Amino acid sequence: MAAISIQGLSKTFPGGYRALDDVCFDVGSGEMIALIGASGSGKSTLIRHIAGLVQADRSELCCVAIGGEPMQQDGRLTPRAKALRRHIGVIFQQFNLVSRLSVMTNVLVGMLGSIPAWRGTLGLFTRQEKLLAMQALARVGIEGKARARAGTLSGGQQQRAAIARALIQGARVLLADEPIASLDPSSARRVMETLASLNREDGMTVIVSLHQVEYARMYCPRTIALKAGEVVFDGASTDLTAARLREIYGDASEELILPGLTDAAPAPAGARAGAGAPAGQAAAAALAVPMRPARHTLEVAAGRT
Ligand SMILES: Nc1ncnc2c1ncn2[C@@H]1O[C@H](COP(=O)(O)OP(=O)(O)OP(=O)(O)O)[C@@H](O)[C@H]1O
Repeated sequence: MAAISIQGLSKTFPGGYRALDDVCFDVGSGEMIALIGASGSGKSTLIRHIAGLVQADRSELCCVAIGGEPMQQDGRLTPRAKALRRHIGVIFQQFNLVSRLSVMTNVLVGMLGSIPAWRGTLGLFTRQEKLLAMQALARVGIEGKARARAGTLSGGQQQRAAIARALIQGARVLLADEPIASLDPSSARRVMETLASLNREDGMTVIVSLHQVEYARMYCPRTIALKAGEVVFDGASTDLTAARLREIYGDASEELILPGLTDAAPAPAGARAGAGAPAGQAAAAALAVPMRPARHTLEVAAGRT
């Protein structure tokens, strides 16, 4: 059964702008997919629909289902939407942490949907819950920052704290909306490695929207490309060469390619379904990415499924 199934999804904003146009695709459980597209192509809008944060245009053909259960249908959220959202972690470009609170507290916020409201309001978390938060922080490699104020962390560390919050929520699907757009290359790689490791080792289904196709080729076996709200490519990331991108986007393809990309397309190295080592190493070399095995084991999500 598909982890995510999207049929006939269109979105027209007030004023008549059609941001998504009859989008259809399925995402298998445990896939890691890149969402690529020039600015304004509809990536964020699509992610927000999958997360159940926005309602699609009314149409009998429209359905967004999570794990086989409709989240929205005919342009309306279903009664199951709230429960289904608990399985979906959403990570945004701007980390969405509360700067003045500790990293630990920010991560524990991920539990608010599963504990009594009064405890959440008073910030009363059990020892076990705090232990899970520490495990989640260890999983993303920043357990040493648990007591620091979130605002003092680097951008990449804040992004990893946001991933830890999604982990503690018990999410089995991770939607990351341009999670590396504000980061320097080294922090970007660490965040992508973290996402790939959760996908590879824990079977987390991941959709990550990206501005640069090299990261898609490096970490995601499959890429879906959008142009003006339409799916214009859905296939192996390695097939999305610079030439193919130019064919699809014309001059706008330049914003999707790091300078110096050649068409000797490397295979994705980081993720579950595409561990082609030699080609992956070529990609790593192209991006100056240090190839190293993931160090952590996921205790948190495993204990909460
Ligand atoms: N609330 C809204 N009201 C009206 N138009 C909107 C709204 N949200 C998005 N749009 C428009 O829909 C289109 C798609 O926007 P979206 O943010 O999904 O693109 P994107 O691919 O994520 O772009 P970027 O890479 O620049 O973040 C854009 O033209 C945008 O201006």
